[in-house]
Amino acid sequence: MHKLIHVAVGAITDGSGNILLAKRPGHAHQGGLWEFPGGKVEPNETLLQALDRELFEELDIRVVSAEPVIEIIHDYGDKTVWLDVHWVTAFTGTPRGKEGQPLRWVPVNELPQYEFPAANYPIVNALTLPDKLLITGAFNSVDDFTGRLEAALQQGVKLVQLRAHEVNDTDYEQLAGLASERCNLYGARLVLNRHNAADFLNSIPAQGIHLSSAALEKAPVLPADIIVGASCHNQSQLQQAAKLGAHYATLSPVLPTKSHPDATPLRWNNFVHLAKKATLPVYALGGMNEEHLPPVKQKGGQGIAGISCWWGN
Ligand SMILES: Nc1nc2c([nH]c(=O)n2[C@H]2C[C@H](O)[C@@H](COP(=O)(O)OP(=O)(O)OP(=O)(O)O)O2)c(=O)[nH]1
Repeated sequence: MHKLIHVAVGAITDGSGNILLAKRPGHAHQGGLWEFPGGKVEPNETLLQALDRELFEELDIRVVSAEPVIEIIHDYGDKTVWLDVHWVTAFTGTPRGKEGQPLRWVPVNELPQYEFPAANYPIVNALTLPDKLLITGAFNSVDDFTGRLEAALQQGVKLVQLRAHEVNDTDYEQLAGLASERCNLYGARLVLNRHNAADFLNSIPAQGIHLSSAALEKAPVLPADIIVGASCHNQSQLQQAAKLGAHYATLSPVLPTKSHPDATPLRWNNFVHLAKKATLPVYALGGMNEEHLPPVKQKGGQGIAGISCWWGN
């Protein structure tokens, strides 16, 4: 690997769901592609100092507040970049392309339509995925299932993984249909966790699939244009998920959890270490509750995933 080039990158938001993109000059590395504004961290500069300086030099704005999104290390062959990405949630000034670069405010959900340098695709996934991932748990009846799901959606869950290994395919399809309707109502996305999940996408308008760690290790060819998540428990599974092009991973168990009482928890320091090294967004799973969300995001995790925190007991 070449020497790492540390780059401060800003996902600048306007408070209305848009993110600012700039076009890289044609002659530059990765020229002609869209980028999130930023630039190299100088020696003796902190990341946030570099971000503020770069955005002032390029856009004439000053950073007021910034929160970590994700860190991506990518080897382009001719150089290796370490993109350290922060949401810029408040700034002073009005962005203008001081270097003549075209700028465009883009709704977050339209980011996947833009052509970026290869390192940016996991960043786009991190920016477009939410911070709470519900995994469905046990239920007594279909009404109980929909009631629990609705309660979770009312708590702001925007990504739901339908996991119901105890039911047969017919019942799974029924639950998936109901879950899809409810998720649509709340603007949430649904991913199906089932050995034959991709087959259900023919009949159920879900947005993606979620692979178990066993399915991940069989190195499946991932369908295009859907969200793909993967259950990971260690670094090699995270690497495999990223290599296959998964959009996100869950990493578990972070803390002791009722659903997997025999598993040895990773604990926070290992979660942080592995999530930082991963080149895809990582949700902390296992023993999570809403209080864990701010520290997880502060340390560069995508958010929290869980059953009991939103599904009830
Ligand atoms: N700013 C930015 N750089 C990115 C993104 N994606 C990506 O691969 N890169 C790469 C391209 C470059 O190799 C490196 C950033 O270098 P740069 O050329 O923008 O840095 P700089 O503003 O300090 O430029 P310079 O003074 O060296 O001309 O990171 C992105 O979204 N934003």
